[in-house]
Amino acid sequence: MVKAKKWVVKKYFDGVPKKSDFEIVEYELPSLKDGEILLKTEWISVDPYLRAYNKNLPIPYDQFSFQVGVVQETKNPKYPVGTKVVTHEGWCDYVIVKETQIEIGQFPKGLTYKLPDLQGLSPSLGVGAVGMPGVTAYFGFLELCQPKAGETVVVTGAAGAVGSLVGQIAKIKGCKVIGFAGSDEKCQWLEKELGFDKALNYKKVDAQSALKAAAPQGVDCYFDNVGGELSSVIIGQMNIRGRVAVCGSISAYNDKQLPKATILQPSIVFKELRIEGFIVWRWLGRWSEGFTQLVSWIKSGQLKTAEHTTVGFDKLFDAFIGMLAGENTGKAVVQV
Ligand SMILES: NC(=O)C1=CN([C@@H]2O[C@H](COP(=O)(O)OP(=O)(O)OC[C@H]3O[C@@H](n4cnc5c(N)ncnc54)[C@H](OP(=O)(O)O)[C@@H]3O)[C@@H](O)[C@H]2O)C=CC1
Ligand SMILES: CCCCCCC/C=C/C=O
Repeated sequence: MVKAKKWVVKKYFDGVPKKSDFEIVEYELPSLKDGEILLKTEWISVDPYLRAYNKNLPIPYDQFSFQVGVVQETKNPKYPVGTKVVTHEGWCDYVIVKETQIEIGQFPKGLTYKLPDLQGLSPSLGVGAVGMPGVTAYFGFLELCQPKAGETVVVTGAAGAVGSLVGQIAKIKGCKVIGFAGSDEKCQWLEKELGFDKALNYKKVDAQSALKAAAPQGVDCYFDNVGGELSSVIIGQMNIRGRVAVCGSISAYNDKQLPKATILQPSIVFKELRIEGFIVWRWLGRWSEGFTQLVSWIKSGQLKTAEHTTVGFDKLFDAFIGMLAGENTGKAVVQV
């Protein structure tokens, strides 16, 4: 019998999540049935959607998220012992799963697939740049923004998992890239290491005038990770037929009431903007295509990845709260 541990959400979050909203539960796993595999978790992801989807599920619920595990025991010949596997089973140290595909449109439970061929890169990328955040950047940006060489792209949450990839993909496509992030160190990293043309600390600058100075010719594409007034300012400086990919609104995830921001309709109408929200599982059938391209860009040095690693299963909550507070540069991951 294997003893397993999991984090269970027992109370809905009220503002910033509290450790007392969770409980660590220990339990014994049953024997494997045909088709099943036992995974030992190696890497667990902490992401903003864990906060955003909190009220969508009945409590108590097992904290969902992506993880990379290794097969310890198997009753599925497709998954021999030692195979690395990505699942959406969440904050648990051992888990029994079957290979499954979610149905698009449902809340994602039960997604299990073999870790893509990372050509020697760290398996942790399976929950980051070659995982859900990677394909969010890849498909969300390329499909919805349709960037063209020479265009000006703005990305918020620019030093995070998704934003840092979006900005670099925009550079690969020949665009001018401006990022907004929450510290001077992050901005320096974006400009000096990742090749952003300009990075602005949204906590310090006047966004309206700083963006005007950085993009006097206006903005063609905006990848929106944060929402709120910053997004209204950026959308207000877009060019005719600009494209906005609305990926998230982390600036408001912990707010008890949705904040007010400047209305967008005048810009949308007079600039004929296209603004589209998305959830990355829209492209689930094409994730492997995205993974192949992302690995190739990383291996060729065109795409740099950074990780903010916390060590220890017991530290999952701290890693989660730290990510929401902006402690991470690149992808926030937990090594179990
Ligand atoms: N639509 C989809 O399918 C998906 C959407 N998402 C969304 O993409 C966005 C980025 O996710 P991800 O890259 O995983 O996370 P990040 O790695 O970017 O981590 C979250 C970051 O958000 C920033 N942040 C926190 N509070 C605020 C605030 N009040 N205003 C502005 N920024 C803030 C912090 O950086 P800083 O120091 O810069 O403040 C923090 O590091 C989120 O909105 C998420 O919900 C992610 C995956 C899929
Ligand atoms: C197949 C599982 C996909 C999880 C998608 C997470 C989407 C995040 C949305 C907002 O943050």
